[in-house]
Amino acid sequence: MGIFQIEGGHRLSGEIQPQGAKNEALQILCAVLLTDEKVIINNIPAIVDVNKLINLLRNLAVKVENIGKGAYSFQSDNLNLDYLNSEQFKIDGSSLRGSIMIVGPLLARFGKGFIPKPGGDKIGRRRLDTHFEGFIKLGAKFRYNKEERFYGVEAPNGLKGDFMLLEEASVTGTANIVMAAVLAEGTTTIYNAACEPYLQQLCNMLNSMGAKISGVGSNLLTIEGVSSLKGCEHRILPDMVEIGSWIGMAAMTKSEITIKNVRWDMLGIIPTTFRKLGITIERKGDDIFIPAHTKGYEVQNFIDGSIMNISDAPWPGFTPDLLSIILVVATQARGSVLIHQKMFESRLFFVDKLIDMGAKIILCDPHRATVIGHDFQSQLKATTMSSPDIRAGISLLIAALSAEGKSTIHNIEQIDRGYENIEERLKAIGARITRI
Ligand SMILES: CC(=O)N[C@H]1[C@@H](OP(=O)(O)OP(=O)(O)OC[C@H]2O[C@@H](n3ccc(=O)[nH]c3=O)[C@H](O)[C@@H]2O)O[C@H](CO)[C@@H](O)[C@@H]1O
Ligand SMILES: C=C(OP(=O)(O)O)C(=O)O
Repeated sequence: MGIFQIEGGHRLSGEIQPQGAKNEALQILCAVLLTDEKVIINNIPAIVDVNKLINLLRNLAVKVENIGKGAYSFQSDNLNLDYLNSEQFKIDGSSLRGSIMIVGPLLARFGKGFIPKPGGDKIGRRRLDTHFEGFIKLGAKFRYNKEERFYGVEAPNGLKGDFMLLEEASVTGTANIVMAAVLAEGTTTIYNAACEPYLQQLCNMLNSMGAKISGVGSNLLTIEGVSSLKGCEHRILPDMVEIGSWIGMAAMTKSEITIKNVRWDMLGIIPTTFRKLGITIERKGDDIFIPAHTKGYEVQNFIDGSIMNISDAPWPGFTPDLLSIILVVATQARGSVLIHQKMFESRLFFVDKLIDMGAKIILCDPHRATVIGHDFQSQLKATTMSSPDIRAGISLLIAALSAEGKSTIHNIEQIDRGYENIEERLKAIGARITRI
């Protein structure tokens, strides 16, 4: 397992270009299965989870060509569906969360889709009910092999559009159902659909392939099925979670950083939420400029003077993927804040490591932590730790960069799942970090 050694306490400075969005890339890559024509995708991040999914597509006999930095062409004209019954598929499919989204396209185009229990972050229960209830509504037969934890759906006579009210606005669930419905007969209406920028991008891409989806960006999607889709070219958005990670890193290391070409129009309440911690975020064209917070940053109160509470919610609420970063940044704020992770029950346990480093945090229960900021009156202490998931991993890295002395982070494969070439990009702005 890889290790980062970090010498903290140094200011960073310079420009950062965000990578393409991990969670959008995972959806878009699955959508290439919906047509036998060539699909070109630009701005694909070179991260472990995305590379695993591209490898899975190759094993399915998708023709994959690297045509430039972050640019690939895909053609799914002669797939090897026998791979879905192989031992190799059980290994590939269970190694990341995003693999679940091959099921919808395969079901729509070939009348069957299988998947082993997908992997991804161990951050609490990650049910798949929404996905399969949606497919069943479209007429698929569902089976689950408990011993092998293997899911299957089949619809030899094709899918039929229907109305469905999703039990929860699942991100990958909505993407999966949309990808099945675009080739179903008739009209599908999905209410309580997730509407993250990832999904807006997916729907726009599908429409450019000939799909008929309306309501994009809302929680009510109407999809008129078509008989086939054609090829297209698509560009993945900058990764909003990575952008938030850079904002947090700049504030906590008191660094002046410019984050380039962020697509402000797609960031939702992310900038506002960091501002609630007192962080100055300036808009310069399409860049974000973070000045050096030499005097620290002060948490705002609510209008009635009560303590600030930051929680996650389905889009346009605050993404749960940035809550760990908000939490670590709060440890050096002036003031206190309650962090409420509503969606996942095991995502806050990494605070133990921050407490070891000297942060003042009360873990109230698995979902809530109260952070009493140090206002830089006391630095975090360098330590040795292990990265439990992608976002906790980057949060520990931010803590280590701000702490005096040398820290060691184990299990950095977790960070590599979501952050491209992180140590080289950090070194370029002055961080002292080594991969061992
Ligand atoms: C590959 C990928 O895209 N992963 C993202 C995707 O995971 P994923 O699509 O797996 O997450 P879901 O949206 O299905 O669910 C996330 C969690 O929130 C709960 N939930 C969800 C919706 C809701 O209305 N109420 C509710 O309680 C679910 O039970 C689950 O525990 O979305 C999550 C939520 O933004 C992100 O953390 C993941 O990074
Ligand atoms: C939870 C995440 O990813 P995944 O769903 O792929 O585990 C994440 O990107 O923060």
